[in-house]
Amino acid sequence: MSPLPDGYRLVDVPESRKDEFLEVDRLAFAFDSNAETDALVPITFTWDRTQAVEDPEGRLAAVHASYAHTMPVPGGTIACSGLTWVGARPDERRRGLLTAMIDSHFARSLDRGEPISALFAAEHAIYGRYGYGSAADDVRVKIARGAALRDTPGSADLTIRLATVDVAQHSELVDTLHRAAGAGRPGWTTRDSEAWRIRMLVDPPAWREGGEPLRIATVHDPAGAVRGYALFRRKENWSETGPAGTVKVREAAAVDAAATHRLWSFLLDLDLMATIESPMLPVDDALLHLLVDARAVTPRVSDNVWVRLLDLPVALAGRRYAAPVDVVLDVTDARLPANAGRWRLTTGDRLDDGTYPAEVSRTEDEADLRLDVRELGAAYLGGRSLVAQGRAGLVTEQTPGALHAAAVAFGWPVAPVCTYVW
Ligand SMILES: CC(=O)SCCNC(=O)CCNC(=O)[C@H](O)C(C)(C)COP(=O)(O)OP(=O)(O)OC[C@H]1O[C@@H](n2cnc3c(N)ncnc32)[C@H](O)[C@@H]1OP(=O)(O)O
Repeated sequence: MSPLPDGYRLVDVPESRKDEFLEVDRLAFAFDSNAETDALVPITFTWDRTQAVEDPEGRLAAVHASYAHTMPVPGGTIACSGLTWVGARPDERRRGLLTAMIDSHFARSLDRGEPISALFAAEHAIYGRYGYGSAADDVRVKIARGAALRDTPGSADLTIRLATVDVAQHSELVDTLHRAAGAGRPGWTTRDSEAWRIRMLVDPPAWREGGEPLRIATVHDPAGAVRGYALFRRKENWSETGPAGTVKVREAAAVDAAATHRLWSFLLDLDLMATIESPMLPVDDALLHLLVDARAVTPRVSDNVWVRLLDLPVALAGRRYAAPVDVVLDVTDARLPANAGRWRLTTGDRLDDGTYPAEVSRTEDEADLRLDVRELGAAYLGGRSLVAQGRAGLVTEQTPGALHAAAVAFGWPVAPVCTYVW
């Protein structure tokens, strides 16, 4: 364990210390809240997965929590400890408190049998040092009203209904459609608690920034089944030349191409609006393929989920591979030495869905590839090429051809993403 300053110690945080815990994060993230917002927004973490560093006077100096996620990975799911709510008081930073909390988070996650951890990084530079690799990107686009979409069979048969979001009425519907829309996509973490299902729909007035209350558009087929939704709010604006409002989409998901087409056709043609801002989309989202003029959008690509392999052999055997491979990986891992050294990853017989399971075991054989656990984490969801990381000098090839073969096997045809920050 990394040392703490004299007199500081790691402590569990019971719910009775909720106000102290939240105050550390308010100070760390520089946000305020009010009673109305606090009453509406549920706490999504649980107190049994919460820890803090206490100073010698018994005051909380730094905090963190984690979620028990079931993380979709290529070809399956794996237990994942989702690190969250990390904060150190500004007057306690750069004294090693985060480092000590990370070591504890790793140990506790391993004790719970969670072979990977994942997170959203507040700042890109924080977590690589701990062996987290940036494993996915998302893209946000700004689109001018009226942008045309390519035709999609069946879209014209679908209808849209608009409502103001009502948590009790819509949370189950949104959850069901979100799960269906993300099936088979690595990283697509679902909302596995009631608190999270509510959290996705809450709409405190303080969050509206002058916009309307949160609305929901749902896509219905002729039989009445709902096949997609968008959570969004409009904000009116008037320029010298006329209406110039903005549609801000919080989340949009649809179960098939026709529903995607119908949903975005509606969002892209709302009266008095000039610009539509998308939520975090996967970089291969169907919308990007449907736009007639993809150059008309302004994209912003950013890092999405970061992944840390905690139990390397279990994690690597816990996903499927896109091609057969037999490779010896020589891995460095400064924080979890049990992962360091040489591992042979060998795929088994091709499965009916065209993917390959793998076995991972210790070996004394010569290495084919050398890399740090951070780069393995980046490649884990299939969204970052090992060849690309090799070209950046982050993966070195010892056996000619091994890098290409491993990159193809680790790659995945569906880009990873998580649609909401946790
Ligand atoms: C998953 C999530 O919850 S992401 C949210 C992260 N939280 C925030 O961004 C809130 C604001 N920031 C903070 O609360 C704190 O600065 C933290 C939590 C990011 C860092 O806490 P600290 O206790 O200061 O970190 P600690 O002292 O252990 O630093 C360890 C190392 O990381 C580096 N580091 C810490 N934060 C950052 C950063 N934001 N950018 C770059 N490097 C950083 C330190 O310089 C130090 O490097 P060194 O070992 O080479 O000296």
